[in-house]
Amino acid sequence: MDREEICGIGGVDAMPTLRDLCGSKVPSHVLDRAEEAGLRFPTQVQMEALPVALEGRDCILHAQTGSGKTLAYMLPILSKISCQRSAVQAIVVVPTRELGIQVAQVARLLGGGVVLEETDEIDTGKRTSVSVMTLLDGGTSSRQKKWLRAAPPQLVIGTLFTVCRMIETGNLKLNAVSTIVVDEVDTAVHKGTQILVSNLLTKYSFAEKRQTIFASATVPQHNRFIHDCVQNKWTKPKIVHIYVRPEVKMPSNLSHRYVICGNEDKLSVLHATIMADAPKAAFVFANEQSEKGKREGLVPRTRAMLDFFEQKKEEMPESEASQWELLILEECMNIHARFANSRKLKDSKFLLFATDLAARGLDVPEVTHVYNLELPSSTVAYIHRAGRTARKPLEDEQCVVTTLLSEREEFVIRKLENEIDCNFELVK
Ligand SMILES: Nc1ncnc2c1ncn2[C@@H]1O[C@H](COP(=O)(O)OP(=O)(O)OP(=O)(O)O)[C@@H](O)[C@H]1O
Repeated sequence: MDREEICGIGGVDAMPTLRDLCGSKVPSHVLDRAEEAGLRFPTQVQMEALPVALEGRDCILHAQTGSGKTLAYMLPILSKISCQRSAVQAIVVVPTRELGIQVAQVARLLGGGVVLEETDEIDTGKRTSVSVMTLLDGGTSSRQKKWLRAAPPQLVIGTLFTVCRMIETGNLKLNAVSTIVVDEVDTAVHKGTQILVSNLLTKYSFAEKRQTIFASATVPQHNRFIHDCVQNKWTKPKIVHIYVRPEVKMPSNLSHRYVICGNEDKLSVLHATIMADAPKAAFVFANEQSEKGKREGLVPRTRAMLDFFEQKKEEMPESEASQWELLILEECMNIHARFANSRKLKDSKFLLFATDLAARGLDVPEVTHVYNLELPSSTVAYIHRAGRTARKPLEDEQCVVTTLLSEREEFVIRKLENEIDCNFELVK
């Protein structure tokens, strides 16, 4: 197994632009659109990944949250797609429907094509630039199956389960696929879904005949993971690990706080803290519901928070209550409700109650505050939750992560301080 590890490179004299890095490999109209969207100079991970990925090399994009990994894999995809060819040429796999919608919007922005939602009419006569289809959890419409047969899109963005099902049923053909990306790859390769990843990468298609790109801010035991990729034939042996060491584990404009309270007081303490902060937009996390809790029919913590805040909202004067949009994202939600909620994320002052997986990778630049109703299950989970805020263009605005915990859990804060190299402030 031969691999290079490219770590953070030193300063460069003249900062190259994305156009310099992509040269003639990426269609000029794609780069024009990127510049129109303010994406002119590459981030660190793009600077290191683009030269490698544009050569068609298999690679792992391992860089912190908010560092621009989506663009780092989308530009190489768009460099190879032929708009004249009516065949699926690239697939991006994501862990959640919301992240899928977000990635599809980036593809639409850069590719200038059409992103046909499940409800759009299929008009094969109007093929412009890159056409993108989203195949997301919760079912695929007959329209999508008809579209896949009548005029296959060039790019499919979907959740692992739905993409594999469409392949198994013969609706999605991979014969023309030259690139497969697995975004947030660490969420895909755990025991529950590893077989689907293996099917996608070794049964339905073959590493030697495509480019494979993995992306995530956290690739636990990444040396072991790279070994497994090659052993499992998910990638070619010459996989390049683009590892951009976090200059600062956490953005300097992000502060970390914690509040000690009893479990029975958590919802009221959380509410009081958020009302005092009055954030414009905030994510409020709770841990995934345990199997025991599901069996006992307990209300998921995200739902309990929403119900509590809705009740408090009813007690507010109308003028104040109208300021708060209360949203929820959880895997078991009705698909249309999730879709409606995720659309609102761009519109107003909101509190989004979510679990780790539901919010993984979501890029909602307005978010200034993150709250943890309870300690995240791991440092990785903490990093991803904190990564929902202090993102571009908020790099100069003070953002805050607040965690609620009991007195006996305070030692975990000391552990977090060491692992992510930052100080936590106790809020009395
Ligand atoms: N070259 C660039 N210049 C300016 N902004 C950029 C650039 N590339 C990406 N961005 C912006 O940075 C934000 C984060 O990008 P993106 O979501 O791709 O990060 P990420 O590394 O995938 O984060 P996560 O690990 O949370 O998924 C987005 O709003 C995106 O528009």
